[in-house]
Amino acid sequence: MVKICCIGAGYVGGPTMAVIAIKCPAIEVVVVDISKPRIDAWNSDTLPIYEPGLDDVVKACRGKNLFFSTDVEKHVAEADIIFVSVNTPTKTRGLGAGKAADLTYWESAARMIADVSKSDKIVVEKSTVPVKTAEAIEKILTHNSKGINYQILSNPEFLAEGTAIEDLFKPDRVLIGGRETPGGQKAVQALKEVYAHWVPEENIITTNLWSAELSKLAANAFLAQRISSVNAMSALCEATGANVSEVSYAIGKDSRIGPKFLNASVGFGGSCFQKDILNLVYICECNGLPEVANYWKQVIKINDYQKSRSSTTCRSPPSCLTAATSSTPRSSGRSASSSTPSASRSTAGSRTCPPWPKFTSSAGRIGGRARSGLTVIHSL
Ligand SMILES: NC(=O)c1ccc[n+]([C@@H]2O[C@H](COP(=O)([O-])OP(=O)(O)OC[C@H]3O[C@@H](n4cnc5c(N)ncnc54)[C@H](O)[C@@H]3O)[C@@H](O)[C@H]2O)c1
Ligand SMILES: O=c1ccn([C@@H]2O[C@H](COP(=O)(O)OP(=O)(O)O[C@H]3O[C@H](CO)[C@@H](O)[C@H](O)[C@H]3O)[C@@H](O)[C@H]2O)c(=O)[nH]1
Repeated sequence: MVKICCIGAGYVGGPTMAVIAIKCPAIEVVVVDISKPRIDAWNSDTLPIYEPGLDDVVKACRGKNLFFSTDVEKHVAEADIIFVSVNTPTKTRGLGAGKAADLTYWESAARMIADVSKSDKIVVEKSTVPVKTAEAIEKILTHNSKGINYQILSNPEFLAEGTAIEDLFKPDRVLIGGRETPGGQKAVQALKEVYAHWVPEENIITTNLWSAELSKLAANAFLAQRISSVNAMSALCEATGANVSEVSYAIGKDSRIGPKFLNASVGFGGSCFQKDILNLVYICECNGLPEVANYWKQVIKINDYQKSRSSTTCRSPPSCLTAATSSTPRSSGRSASSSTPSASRSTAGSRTCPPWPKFTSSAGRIGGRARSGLTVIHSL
């Protein structure tokens, strides 16, 4: 039996592993975390995060081929494939503070893997990391490898909060990057076989390591750029009498542009866009590409501009803020006891800030989107 261990029982690790477990009954999946309360919650009736469909998936396979444990070292030692899905927030101190990704958690996980492993491992980067992270991780793992062969893969996650299970069941694509060596390609194939249990082969993209790592940051940057573009346009709409919803609809009908991610809003929130673009900007700067760095920085600048406009154009800020502060994506998504997406949706609908364009979510992903949008107000 293939054994998978995932380090990090968070928003990505928990749901992703639950879906692998339900789709691959012959694989044993253990999700480990240093946080006992988090693991206790995964083992309880009240999961640490709320996502539509997640409870049913966990209940169907927990105790059969899906386990949650704090015995990190034991399960890492026993695993064939180790996913690392730890948090990679923006650095607050040291070189690159305020921009670069903080890889402390990742490095500590890698050191632990190197310490406890006694057999060959495939180590999968599930966390969002800067391009070339695999090179640094490889050095940590092989520093004193005791003859163990490590293959590092990049397999970034594209799920959005609010639609995690739907996104995992039917991903637009699964991306797997590996070394272009026979060992690297064998590892890519092994991970591909896991996803092939439910993802059509044409939707599993394999690339080199660096392309996979960079594609995750690029995807978020492109998505956020669309939002900043439409938000910038909303300012011009207000100045000219055009209606931003009508403009979005009209341009989204162009099949080359497409209708998604064109909703003007109070600025994007969520846990990833800002940190991932900052990270991208930092990487560009480090690679001597200031023009490219400035280009992506502008996406954040427009977002800040939109956030500041939203606080000044609201005629009745207190009522907007009162409604919004009842829900944030982290708390409503991450705790089953917090408000549900539908509760957040009705809160979003109750905003009364003309002439500010009312946020309207695109069909099918309304929960996550509406809820995430509210955080921006909350954080003002
Ligand atoms: N949240 C999302 O919607 C989303 C989507 C795609 C990608 N990502 C990326 O996935 C990664 C994880 O995000 P998340 O939202 O799941 O984070 P999270 O904060 O919800 O979970 C991370 C978990 O890792 C655990 N952890 C940290 N260091 C550990 C260690 N050494 N050993 C064991 N456990 C450890 C923490 O205790 C925590 O429970 C990040 O890089 C993020 O950018 C997030
Ligand atoms: O037309 C739109 C669509 C979204 N948003 C806002 O954009 C933010 C992000 O929304 P969404 O993408 O739905 O949620 P996230 O959970 O932040 O997911 C993003 O970030 C994840 C973490 O990297 C990626 O995995 C996902 O693919 C990516 O969509 C929210 O504040 C939304 O309100 C808008 O303002 N207008």
